[in-house]
Amino acid sequence: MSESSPPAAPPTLRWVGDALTGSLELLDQTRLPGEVVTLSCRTDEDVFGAIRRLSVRGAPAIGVSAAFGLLLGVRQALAPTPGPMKGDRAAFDAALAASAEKLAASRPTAVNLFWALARCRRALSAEPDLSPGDALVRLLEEAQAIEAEDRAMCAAIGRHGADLLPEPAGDGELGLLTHCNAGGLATAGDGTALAVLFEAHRRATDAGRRVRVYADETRPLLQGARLTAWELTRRGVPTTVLCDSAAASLLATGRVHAVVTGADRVAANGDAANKIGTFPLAVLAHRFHVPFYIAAPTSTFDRELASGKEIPIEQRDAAEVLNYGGLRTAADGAEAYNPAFDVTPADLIAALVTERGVIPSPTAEAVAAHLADA
Ligand SMILES: CSC[C@H]1O[C@H](OP(=O)(O)O)[C@H](O)[C@@H]1O
Repeated sequence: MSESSPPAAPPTLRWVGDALTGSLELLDQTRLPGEVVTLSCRTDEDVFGAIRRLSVRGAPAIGVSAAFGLLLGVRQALAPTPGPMKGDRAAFDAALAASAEKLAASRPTAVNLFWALARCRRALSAEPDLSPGDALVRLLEEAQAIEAEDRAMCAAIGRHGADLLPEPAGDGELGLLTHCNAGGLATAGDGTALAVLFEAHRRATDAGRRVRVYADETRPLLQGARLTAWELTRRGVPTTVLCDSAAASLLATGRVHAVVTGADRVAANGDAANKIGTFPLAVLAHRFHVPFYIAAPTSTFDRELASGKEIPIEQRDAAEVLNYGGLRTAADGAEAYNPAFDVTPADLIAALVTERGVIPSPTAEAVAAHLADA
């Protein structure tokens, strides 16, 4: 390790051990960037709480964690103390349903949570004759498959997205703007939007060109300033943090050649929910004729919702807006409006980028064609 490189950090999430005795280890993102603290989850309550308070966050990471949380919930019900699973398969299936219902209530917007829970339940329903012990092992296999697939999706999204990015004239610096954190901390791999940015930086560096990422701080929880800037600087990507309200001024300078964000749920017509502040960024990108790209795996697409109007938007605690760092910043008596996400209409999105490729100028027909055999 060279002198300048930072100390290695634990992965965003990691299952340690076997199905009967293992635990889900989560990097606690509420403590970053100042502290690297790992949470050891041994119950579905532990995972529910980690998702709810954003110790683990980001649509894909929430989905993967919930899949492991399901295993912990069933094990807790049928083997509360270390030892063989008790009860029959009917008891296993009842515990599985109860744990899934509990975990599904942690956060409402990121569709990966519900997608992962449903996928695990389908996998077990397909093998009704497994004993509780073997069914628990099967559950671990499915959670680990979801984790491995997400890692591969991130890499593919990075390649497809980087292919879209423009090259500035001459030896100009490629400026890329992002919002919130759609990086390795939000996934099981290198991220979605950040996978594109990391790949763009790698290609530019290999070609002797320069890239700079502009990261919105992303109020109120500062995922951009705390998490995106942490990921990028650790990988040597030139990074500039800005107030969300400075994005228009930055775009007016012409230094930004593309905007790339993640998503938490993409509706069937291509409308996309993402961190609050994404929609105005898309409007600004349109105003300044800068392409606005959204990177998301197909596991973030919700074909059951016709448009973004139907996407449930999480309303979070007013204290996140009224306070910061444990101190009250807003005047006493003031109330707060704190939706965690907004919806960007498809007509403001230059392209959706998935692990399967690119959906330019997304429409319901184009999205359906892209997902046809997914
Ligand atoms: C790759 S999904 C990342 C996505 O999730 C974030 O929301 P939160 O931090 O509340 O989980 C944000 O919308 C990111 O774009």
